[in-house]
Amino acid sequence: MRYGRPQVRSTRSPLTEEEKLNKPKVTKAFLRRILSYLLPYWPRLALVFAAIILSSLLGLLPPLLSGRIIDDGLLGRDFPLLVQLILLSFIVLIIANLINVLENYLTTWVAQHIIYDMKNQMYDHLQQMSHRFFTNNHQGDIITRMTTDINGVQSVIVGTLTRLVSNTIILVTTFAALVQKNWLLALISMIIVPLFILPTNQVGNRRWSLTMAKQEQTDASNQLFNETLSVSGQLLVKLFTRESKEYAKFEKINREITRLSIREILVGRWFRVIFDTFTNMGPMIIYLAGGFLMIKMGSDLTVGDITVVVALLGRLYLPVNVLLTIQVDIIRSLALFSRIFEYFDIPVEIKNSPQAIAPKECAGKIVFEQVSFHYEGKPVLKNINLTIEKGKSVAIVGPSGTGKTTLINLIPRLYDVTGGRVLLDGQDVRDLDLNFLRQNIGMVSQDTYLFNGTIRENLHYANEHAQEENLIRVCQEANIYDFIRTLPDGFDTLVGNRGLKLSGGEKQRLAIARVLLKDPKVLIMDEATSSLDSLSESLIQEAIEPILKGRTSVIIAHRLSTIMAVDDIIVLQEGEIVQQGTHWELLKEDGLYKLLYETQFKMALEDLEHR
Ligand SMILES: Nc1ncnc2c1ncn2[C@@H]1O[C@H](COP(=O)(O)OP(=O)(O)OP(=O)(O)O)[C@@H](O)[C@H]1O
Repeated sequence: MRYGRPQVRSTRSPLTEEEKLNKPKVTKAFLRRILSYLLPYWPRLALVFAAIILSSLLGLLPPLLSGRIIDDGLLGRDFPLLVQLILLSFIVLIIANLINVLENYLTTWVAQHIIYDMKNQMYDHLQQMSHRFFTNNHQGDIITRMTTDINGVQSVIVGTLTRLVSNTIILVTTFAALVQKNWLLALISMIIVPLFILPTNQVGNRRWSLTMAKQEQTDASNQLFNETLSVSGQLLVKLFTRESKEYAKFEKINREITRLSIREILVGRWFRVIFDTFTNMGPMIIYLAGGFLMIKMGSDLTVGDITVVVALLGRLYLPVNVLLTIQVDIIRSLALFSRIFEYFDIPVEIKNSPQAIAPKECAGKIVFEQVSFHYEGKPVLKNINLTIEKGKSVAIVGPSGTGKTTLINLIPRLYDVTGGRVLLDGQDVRDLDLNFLRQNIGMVSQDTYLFNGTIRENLHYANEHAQEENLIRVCQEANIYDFIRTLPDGFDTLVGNRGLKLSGGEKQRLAIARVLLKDPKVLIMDEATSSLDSLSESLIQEAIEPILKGRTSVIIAHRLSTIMAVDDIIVLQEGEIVQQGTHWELLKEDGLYKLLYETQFKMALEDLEHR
């Protein structure tokens, strides 16, 4: 899906081939589901329909009164009656307009409340989506569903639904009034209606193709904004001095959008000329036919009757035009609901089992029992057997892409195993309450994520009730407090977009402080590979020690000091554990560990020593 595409389009644009092919299947269940969103607001909706009917009926009165104004007031030379009739028309008009205001308020209120309900439901549903869902879907698509699609419901309720009802009522009541006045003139009034059908479709087609072309250009400009106006994008632009090239690219797209917008707005101007001419000709035809009946055929039609028919004509052509094209809007509205429901129907992959257990305490013993895992058929982990006793620490090492991150992601159930079991204190993690599980696990990822807020707010994310002294303690343990103290705003310093105002090392230490504040029984850490200056390196090293104390830790290790500090090391190769033991034990073996030590860890250590 393209970003930002308007979901409910103008009445005049017909359906595209793609839309025709993907028309939603309108089943009873589907309609009932849409209705279920309207139902809570039925008293207000009933009031809306009553208001529409009333204002349509009141709208008929002034044209009908115009007959009496002419026949009885003007031609009958009865001035008091003339004043009365005009006053009555005036009052009717005011009431009809006041009812319109009320109707508008009510429909907007109902539409916005349905949007409110749907957005809450969608956000709640998205929160339950798995890690896989967020890695597989475009962030832009998810946001489009949350915003553009759901906001489109406003036009469905305020536009399509009320337009359909009001125009049908106006058409039926006006035509009934016309027939009641004179059936022959009523039929003649309808003669020019077929003339609207063809041009309406053609103009619609033309406008639609222009809208599509413009949308493509708008998407391109959005893409350009996303890429070049983001922090990392702008950095790239600056460092490669691409400013003038990017400007030229944007200027070209912008020019095209301007050209297409002008054409889109002006398309159909000739049709409008013809439409206006014919609708203006309508009264002339009625005068001619009415005059013929009155003068030549001796009909008892009065001048007032003919004036009424002419006045009613104005109320006839507009609803005809709207109803001719409303089918397109209806299909689009249904498609909009169908797209929203599609998202609601994505099953929740990782959820609490009905008999989920939430033990009182968590000791922190972790066991992998014949665990295997594959991503959409691609095997990543094979027959992993591993026991980590409570309070012990394990480092996972291995070449890039061997499944280290995948392995640790199975513990907090970011993914579920495809074979075997992961146990926490003897319970399959799939049988544990998700909140219990994740509350007892702390994770420090390689790519530290901080919200664009203050240091304090980012720390409070782990424990919103943490007192100042606790913040200070964890920051001291994580070796970041001395830095925070040097900042003029201290804990209230803003960290910037994704924490970019902090250095890589500072961000990592803040992330460690955050996890210490959570104080989990199990700690999982993906050590950053990025090289840091020796001071940062040793500060982080010191920060890791308190983390290991008193909790079970699983660390994807890239530093020799971490490897030396843990109780056990696991060497992973192509998804299998190929070696296990302490640093000194593994060095004695002639295996992958020795190779990794020689090529990575030792070099990193020497590099550090030379700095
Ligand atoms: N969401 C995903 N969908 C499909 N394949 C994936 C996904 N995530 C990772 N993989 C693949 O699974 C394999 C293992 O990836 P994983 O991230 O677990 O490796 P790693 O050992 O942590 O690597 P590194 O040390 O480079 O971070 C890789 O081949 C990777 O391309």
